[in-house]
Amino acid sequence: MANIFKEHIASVPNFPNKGIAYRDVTPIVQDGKLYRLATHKLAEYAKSKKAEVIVGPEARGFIVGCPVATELGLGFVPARKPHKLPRPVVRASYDLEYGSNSLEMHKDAIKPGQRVVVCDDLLAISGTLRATKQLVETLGGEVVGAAFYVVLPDLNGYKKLSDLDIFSLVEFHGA
Ligand SMILES: O=P(O)(O)OC[C@H]1O[C@H](OP(=O)(O)OP(=O)(O)O)[C@H](O)[C@@H]1O
Ligand SMILES: Nc1ncnc2[nH]cnc12
Repeated sequence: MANIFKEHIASVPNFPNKGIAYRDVTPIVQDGKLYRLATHKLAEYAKSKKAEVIVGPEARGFIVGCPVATELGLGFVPARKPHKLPRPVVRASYDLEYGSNSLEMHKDAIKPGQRVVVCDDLLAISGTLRATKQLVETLGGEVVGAAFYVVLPDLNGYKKLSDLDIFSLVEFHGA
């Protein structure tokens, strides 16, 4: 069956590096009805997991996660690239398909025992999600699920997440 979300993802070969097939979700968010539908589906998932807070990694995780949080009336916690947050932070480093980076979260951003759903545009090798999960757990929260527009299953990001529950609108197979 045709997937309206998949039809609105632009695949760009060799971006940002040779050999990477970049899956660009901006055509989804440029379309008001589709952005709302995507948000609604991720919000339904987060509600089913009894999320108490939504966490999104900078930058595309903000685009995806903030409207999910507002739809559910939940708070949103940003996991930011280094040196952007002004108060005491926890930090975790990770590798990407095309480089490496770190994420930080304010130390008071998550309350002990809080149920967190992580929202982002795409899951590839899962370094970003694992670093985000590590930050949440360091602060005493529990990641009860993660929701994406796109998952790339062949990069095996899933396998590094043990039994974390993953939701996505679209899968792309191949490189
Ligand atoms: O599963 P992974 O292999 O970790 O890859 C997925 C991550 O890569 C992209 O972010 P990127 O770090 O490129 O930053 P951006 O959101 O600022 O574009 C994407 O938005 C995810 O956060
Ligand atoms: N193939 C890909 N397309 C878009 N964003 C990504 N982040 C990591 N891998 C990616």
